[in-house]
Amino acid sequence: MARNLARILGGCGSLVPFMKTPACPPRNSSSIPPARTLVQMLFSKSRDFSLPNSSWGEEMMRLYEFYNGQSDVETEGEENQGREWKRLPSYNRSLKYATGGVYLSKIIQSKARLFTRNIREPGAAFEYVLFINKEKERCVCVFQAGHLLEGPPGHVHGGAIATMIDTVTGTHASAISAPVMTANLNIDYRSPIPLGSTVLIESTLEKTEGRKLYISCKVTSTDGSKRHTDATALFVSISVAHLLKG
Ligand SMILES: CCCCCCCCCC(=O)SCCNC(=O)CCNC(=O)[C@H](O)C(C)(C)COP(=O)(O)OP(=O)(O)OC[C@H]1O[C@@H](n2cnc3c(N)ncnc32)[C@H](O)[C@@H]1OP(=O)(O)O
Repeated sequence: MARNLARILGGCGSLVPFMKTPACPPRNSSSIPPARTLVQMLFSKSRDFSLPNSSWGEEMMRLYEFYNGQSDVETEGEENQGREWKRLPSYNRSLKYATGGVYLSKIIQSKARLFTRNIREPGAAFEYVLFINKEKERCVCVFQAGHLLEGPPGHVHGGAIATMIDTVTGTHASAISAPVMTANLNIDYRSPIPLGSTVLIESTLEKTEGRKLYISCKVTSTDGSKRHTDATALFVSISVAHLLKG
């Protein structure tokens, strides 16, 4: 481990051919982070964005507590309690959590961050938490849409809705068969989503055929009375080599 860290911190020259953006800043005094920042970067626990923050409204909190109350808590080395649902933690760089990924994520596109988790102001954009029920082949996401996601005045941008549908169905497909990529996404926008509101995004695995996973998805008001969006998605399982081909 120490040798790997030393390579990452000290020997960046040898890694340059594999990088699309530089992992190491140029060596001048103003760009070298202070020792405390380096220690924080290497050893601090990453933020789990699926946990509540002060921006979450009453409805977001109520639904989080509802599903979390029926969920297993992930505890290292301990068996789960056999509950139906499981909350899926969410970080701003999933590569870090793949085997060996913590080093790879410093080397490959080190500045890259997950699209939905890269806005610092809590509540400004995508606030969401995902729960999976593997037995029922379902995922449910509680999503609160922030003010930076405006499309039509006062309502959520269609691209932001597509992003959330891709994220929920993609996370669902990844939980079944990682790694995957979206091959096809079809969306019917049925009624606009008010900015600032909380909605439910539910996905269901319809079928698998070889490397293909077919998933359907709907976005509704939290009481289920209003259908905002319907979608279907096709994911294809890929090899890690496919990602490196670019
Ligand atoms: C844990 C963190 C989770 C975070 C969630 C975020 C999720 C975000 C997911 C994404 O947004 S991924 C980014 C958007 N997607 C892409 O950029 C994918 C670009 N396309 C590709 O890389 C390739 O076309 C793809 C991997 C989808 C398929 O290429 P392959 O060479 O691996 O497969 P191939 O072309 O041999 O097709 C395999 C099967 O899928 C079928 N297929 C492929 N593309 C299709 C398509 N577009 N429509 C229908 N079927 C399709 C294809 O016909 C074939 O069917 P059969 O096995 O029955 O012969």
